[in-house]
Amino acid sequence: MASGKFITFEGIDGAGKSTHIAFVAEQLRARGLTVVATREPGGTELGEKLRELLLHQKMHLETEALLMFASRREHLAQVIEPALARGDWVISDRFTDASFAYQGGGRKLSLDKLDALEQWVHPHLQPDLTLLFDVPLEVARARLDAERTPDKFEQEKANFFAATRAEYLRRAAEFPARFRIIDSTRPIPEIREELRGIVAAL
Ligand SMILES: Nc1ncnc2c1ncn2[C@@H]1O[C@H](COP(=O)(O)OP(=O)(O)OP(=O)(O)O)[C@@H](O)[C@H]1O
Ligand SMILES: Cc1cn([C@H]2C[C@H](O)[C@@H](COP(=O)(O)O)O2)c(=O)[nH]c1=O
Repeated sequence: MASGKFITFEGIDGAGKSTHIAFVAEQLRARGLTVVATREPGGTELGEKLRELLLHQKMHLETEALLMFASRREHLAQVIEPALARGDWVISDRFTDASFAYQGGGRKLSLDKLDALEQWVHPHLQPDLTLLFDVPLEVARARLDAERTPDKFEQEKANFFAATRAEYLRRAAEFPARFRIIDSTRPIPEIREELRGIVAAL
């Protein structure tokens, strides 16, 4: 059986990543592949309950990091690992890079603690490809402003998102074979053309 791949979408809130998930899934399905599209935090019944808490309840930053990884553990066990074992492709709207970017970069939780959680929860699995949708903070903020009531993270100040974006870019530089940085300031059709090329090469 052909083996499936694991693709993650990342970026600061409002960068535009979710806009492109259905398009990438469609490209893969057109090749006859079975695609599971999912998200974090969430992706399971328990994970979606944790998501509600994580996005709306104030908590200690370590509690936040632990709950992100608790949601991820369940997601891996119930959704991601079984899908990959079947040979399906998995697209996740965020994964562990988001914990490094938000809890590590944004909230300043020690990266050693996040490394330890990653080693505990998924010591061997890494995404095959991470698409990092990158935009300056003002662009992301303007896109969010046009949207719904902001959640706990979306209410954070500019310096939080500057640190979050910087940590995403640092990780992209640390793992260049896995990351593709997408300039998400461009018009949607232009981004889709780039994504079409990236997906075709997988
Ligand atoms: N390239 C683009 N140009 C202009 N507007 C865009 C672009 N990409 C997305 N948008 C718009 O920006 C808003 C946020 O996009 P989207 O929901 O995809 O962002 P996101 O990165 O997934 O955010 P979040 O993580 O907060 O869910 C939406 O209204 C979307 O239509
Ligand atoms: C996985 C993960 C997510 N977050 C944050 C990032 C976003 O602000 C929200 C999720 O909202 P989205 O609209 O679905 O992108 O959660 C985080 O802080 N840490 C994580 O590990």
